[in-house]
Amino acid sequence: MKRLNSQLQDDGAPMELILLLRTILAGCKEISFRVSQGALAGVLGSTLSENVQGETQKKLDVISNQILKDILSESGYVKAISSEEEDDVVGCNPNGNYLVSFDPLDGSSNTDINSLIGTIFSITHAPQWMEPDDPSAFLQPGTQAVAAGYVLYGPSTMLALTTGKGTHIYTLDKTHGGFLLTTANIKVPEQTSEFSINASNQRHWQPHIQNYISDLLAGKEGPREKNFNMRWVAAMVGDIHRVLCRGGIFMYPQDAREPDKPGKLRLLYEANPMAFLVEQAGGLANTGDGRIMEVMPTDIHQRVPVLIGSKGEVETCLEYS
Ligand SMILES: O=P(O)(O)OC[C@H]1O[C@](O)(COP(=O)(O)O)[C@@H](O)[C@@H]1O
Ligand SMILES: [Mg+2]
Ligand SMILES: [Mg+2]
Repeated sequence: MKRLNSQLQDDGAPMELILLLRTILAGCKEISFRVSQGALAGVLGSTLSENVQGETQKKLDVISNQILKDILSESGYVKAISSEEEDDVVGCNPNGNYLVSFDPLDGSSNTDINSLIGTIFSITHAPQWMEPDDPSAFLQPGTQAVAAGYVLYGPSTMLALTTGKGTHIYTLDKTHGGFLLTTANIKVPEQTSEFSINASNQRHWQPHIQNYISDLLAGKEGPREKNFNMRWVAAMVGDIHRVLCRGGIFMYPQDAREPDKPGKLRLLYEANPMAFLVEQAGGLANTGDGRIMEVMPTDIHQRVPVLIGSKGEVETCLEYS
């Protein structure tokens, strides 16, 4: 089976980017090991602190963040990082050529039930003019990314990665420690009969989302004239992995609970990297009001509504607005 390095070279990735990706993945392998040790490694449960977004931090959130922060700061390739678990941008090497945004552990609420979790990341070039602790360089649309991916800590540890030449899926071979290519150029089926939304928020949705979901639920007897199935992993990384593997539409729409927060998911280190991966696999990624990757960020922890998945289904959903 083909190795990661070899696929990245075939896709024309520059050597420094390959080395940076390998650095991130070395951190993810360490996280994967800690996750697999679970209670034996004392990594389950919550800390006593909250992150900048007011969410209780799990021990694994903090450990994963520290692992990635340390390895990236010491690598020399990175000028600065932004992370879900860091209030502000963290300056690294003033001469580093890249910026990395990451969600060190996505699906935190799944940690204590031994369910799917992952790490999501996105990489852009670091501008020459940038001071290492200046957040403004992170405020670029997702179209500026040079690579994005996630590592899913599931029954097997898998990597989905794009450098803009398709999306490839790799599986961690724990016997020798390398990521091996298991699906090249994955394609999201254009049509689907599977949707993914947290239905407990239904009463807060906007009317057009209510109408769209109720037509899906009406199945064969409704206007769509076919039955739909529903899945919710409670970790975007798990839901998007399923969408990449067999299609579907994953939604976290804007709702009326907190008008100043348009949606739950974060643009820089959740929505944008997933949008890049899914678009490179032939799917669509929209806020309901335009392409996710074209949103101009105003804050490193900015939230956006997301509709991501099979092209035909995202288009149908957009027709309701
Ligand atoms: O509480 P809900 O509505 O199920 O939210 C689930 C969503 O929240 C998230 O867990 C947020 O990510 P974090 O665990 O990184 O905070 C998404 O991965 C997931 O899609
Ligand atoms: Mg997350
Ligand atoms: Mg997280």
